[in-house]
Amino acid sequence: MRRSSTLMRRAFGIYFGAAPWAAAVSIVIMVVGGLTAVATAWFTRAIIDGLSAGEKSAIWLGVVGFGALAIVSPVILHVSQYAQRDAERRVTIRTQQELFTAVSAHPRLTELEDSRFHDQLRLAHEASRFAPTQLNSMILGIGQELITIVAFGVTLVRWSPLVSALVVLAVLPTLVAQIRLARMRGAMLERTVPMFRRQTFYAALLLDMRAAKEIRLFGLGQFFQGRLLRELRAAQAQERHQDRLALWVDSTLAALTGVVSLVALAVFVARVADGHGSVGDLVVVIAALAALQTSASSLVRQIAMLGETLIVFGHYVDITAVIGESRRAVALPSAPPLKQGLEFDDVWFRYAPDHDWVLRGLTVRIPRGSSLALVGDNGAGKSTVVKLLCGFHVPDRGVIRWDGIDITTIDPASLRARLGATFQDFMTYEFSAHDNIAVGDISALDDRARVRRAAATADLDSTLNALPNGYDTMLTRAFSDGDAPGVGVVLSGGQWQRLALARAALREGADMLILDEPSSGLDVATEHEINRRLMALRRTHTSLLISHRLNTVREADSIAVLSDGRILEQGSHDELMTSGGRYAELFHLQASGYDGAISSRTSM
Ligand SMILES: Nc1ncnc2c1ncn2[C@@H]1O[C@H](COP(=O)(O)OP(=O)(O)OP(=O)(O)O)[C@@H](O)[C@H]1O
Repeated sequence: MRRSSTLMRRAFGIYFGAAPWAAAVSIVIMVVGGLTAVATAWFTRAIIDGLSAGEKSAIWLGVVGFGALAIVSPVILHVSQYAQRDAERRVTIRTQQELFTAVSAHPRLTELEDSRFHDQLRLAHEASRFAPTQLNSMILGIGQELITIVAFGVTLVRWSPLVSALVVLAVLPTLVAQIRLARMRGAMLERTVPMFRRQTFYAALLLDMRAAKEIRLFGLGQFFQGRLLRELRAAQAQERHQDRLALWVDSTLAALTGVVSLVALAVFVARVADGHGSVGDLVVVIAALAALQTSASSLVRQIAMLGETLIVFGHYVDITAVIGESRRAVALPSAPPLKQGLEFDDVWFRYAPDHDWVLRGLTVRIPRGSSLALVGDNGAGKSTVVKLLCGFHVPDRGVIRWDGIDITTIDPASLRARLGATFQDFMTYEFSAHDNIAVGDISALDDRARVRRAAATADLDSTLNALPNGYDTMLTRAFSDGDAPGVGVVLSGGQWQRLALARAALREGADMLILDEPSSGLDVATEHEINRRLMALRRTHTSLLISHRLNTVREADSIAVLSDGRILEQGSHDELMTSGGRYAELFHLQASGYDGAISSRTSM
């Protein structure tokens, strides 16, 4: 009960905050709307009884009143619909802002990698679009129905308190059943969320340009479509089951209320036939019974829907609670400029308690101004090191120190602002070339010169300049920029990689440069050229470089081989080659590939 009232307060807070005038209008409409049916019945009675008794003033009162209602009611209806739609738009802006602020407020990736979080997020997203407005209309709708019920109830009670009580009591079983049905529906919504989420995933996949080639080459269209439909059918089966149950319960209870109304009507008609009351009174009683039945069932339905909507809205409130928490949280100190260096001290990490350890006591140091290259087999944990350094995950044991300060005790955003990074799975945004680079540091959004400098570092300036609209060319063919439709360009894999490097290079003042597989897609000449430029960049930065191409790491101040979650060996290229360990073995293996190719060519 307390949770429900908290949720209601929150919904009203959002609604009244976003659309105060619509809220005021809806309250007025609730009162007027609630009394309209009663007024109609009484004006009808005045006309009928006026005609029977030949009282002209009563007839005219009824006619004028009736006419006024006939004019005012539709106007009220239209004003109310306008107010409702406008409120929905304003509420949506507010809730979308809150929801995505909440999603970004999670400083780590842990929540985003949790499927339950995504299920909850989907429900929260749905609730964000309709729940506050709907909850408000439901409460007002309930208020309106109550006004109608009380107004007609008073009329009926004057005739027969017993029959009136019977009419009201007949609603109770429906109320109980509807509340239970609403709870079941709320639970069903939670159960079907993963199915609808997977269905949306397959739908997005079938429309995704990046997936389009494999889908066609491997003939996956029907296969994915089949999976999409399977999820949809499974979710719909649950909905159908719920709807059938509701149909059965609703029909039975509606029939029961109908019988009660029939009995009540028979009683009242018999009384008028016995001379107790006028024909006009009977008209009011018939209208009262009809309205009571309609209003009571609408009231019950709205109370039940209120429960269901509150369940869904609860997810929105839970997800957005993080905004309040982060506002209340004591602000962490900012990361200072790096003066001494970065250190991993006996760091242990696994992605979940039931997963294997990825890092098992990693200890490594990068003194300021130096470069560390991390090499190792696939899955050794190199990218995980980057994610921990960026504060996307927190070590289970051990400490990562930025100038001696545990990074979990500093503001993650301030730490990230001191890093320039290229991730192995970098993003390819469907934006212009300029914006694609500028997202690396939003402060460069209006600074073409800076963006071009960064592109030049990645040997990309002339390529981007030569595009149909230069840097303003859209790097996609799925969206146009409006002014120049059809000139979107798709970059090659290596060009995209250079663009990701430019994004990292944009942060000229970054204290540390992180390059995770920066050259895997580059051609040999470009790789050589970019290496030369990146080396110049690395000389002025502290840097962490990850690469499987050992020729790109040999110039690093120190090379560490990561194996089994810890450092197997570390030293300069020459030191490691001399010691003849894993690095030397890998280096010889790669070099022999080139030697083999060269010797087979020369022997041809
Ligand atoms: N988000 C994640 N959730 C669960 N496990 C993960 C996640 N990311 C990586 N892993 C696991 O952690 C291990 C290390 O992965 P990581 O990406 O750090 O390796 P890597 O050394 O960078 O590999 P590669 O050379 O192939 O890029 C792998 O076993 C991988 O399956």
